[in-house]
Amino acid sequence: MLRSCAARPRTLSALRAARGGAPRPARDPGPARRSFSTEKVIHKDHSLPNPSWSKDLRLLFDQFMKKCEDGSWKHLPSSECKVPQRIHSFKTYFLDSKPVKEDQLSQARPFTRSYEVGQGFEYAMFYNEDEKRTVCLFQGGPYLEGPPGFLHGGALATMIDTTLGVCTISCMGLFMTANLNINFKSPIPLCSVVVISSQLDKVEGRKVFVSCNVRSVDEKTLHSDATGLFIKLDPEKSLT
Ligand SMILES: CCCCCC/C=C\CCCCCCCC(=O)SCCNC(=O)CCNC(=O)[C@H](O)C(C)(C)COP(=O)(O)OP(=O)(O)OC[C@H]1O[C@@H](n2cnc3c(N)ncnc32)[C@H](O)[C@@H]1OP(=O)(O)O
Repeated sequence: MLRSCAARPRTLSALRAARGGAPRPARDPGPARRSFSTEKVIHKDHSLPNPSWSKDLRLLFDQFMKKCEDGSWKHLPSSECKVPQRIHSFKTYFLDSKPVKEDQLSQARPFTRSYEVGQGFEYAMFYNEDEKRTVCLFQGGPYLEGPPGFLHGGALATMIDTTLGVCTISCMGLFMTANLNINFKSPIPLCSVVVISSQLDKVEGRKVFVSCNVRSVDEKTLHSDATGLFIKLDPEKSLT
């Protein structure tokens, strides 16, 4: 059963504190040991079916969940994990970075999860580790309109960036988009479902080259193709 995470302890430290135990003291493990936070966050998974999902999206989701049964594919949960937690994790890695002021954090949230259910980005992602591929099943809601009746190109760019980013991060760790090239070949009707299929093509030092295509559910229409360059973040360099 899905439960809202509001008013519930979100991290192991918060759980300890709620039970009367002392929170674990923060300490710097040193540059070689710093990593993305491993604290378990309790949150709602937005990448599971909801009433706004069309029949196409549900069918595709079920097909991919079936592919997960033998372990070759993994469903990637998508949390409403608030940015403070993400920034905290980011800061653990980049101790000098000050991306936003503390008092602005309470309003921050992941861009693709910032719309009401069904109005914006509805999607689920699946990852195949052996093939270094990530697939995103995406339904763009009515608030993402560009040309009348069609999806905004920037909304598609967002989902392409996110899919390529997840593909890179799943395979390789902390990266940022340095370059994104998108060919828009055929407009996407608003509220329809598309499949974004991405793959890791090449790794050169800190540079990771990824690519994807965006197709209709019946695979007959190629809506877009894109390439991306992601750069592994260097903990010795400040981001700001
Ligand atoms: C991202 C972490 C999120 C954590 C949370 C995870 C949760 C969910 C995942 C969701 C996925 C979301 C994905 C969304 C990703 C984004 O939108 S990121 C935001 C947009 N991107 C940025 O703001 C990046 C801004 N740029 C930078 O910060 C820096 O330029 C950089 C970090 C990309 C690289 O800087 P630096 O580390 O100093 O590297 P350099 O020394 O400059 O370059 C290294 C090599 O790369 C080559 N290079 C760099 N940029 C480019 C480019 N634009 N085009 C081509 N090549 C580039 C550069 O030449 C160097 O090459 P050589 O080593 O000399 O061969």
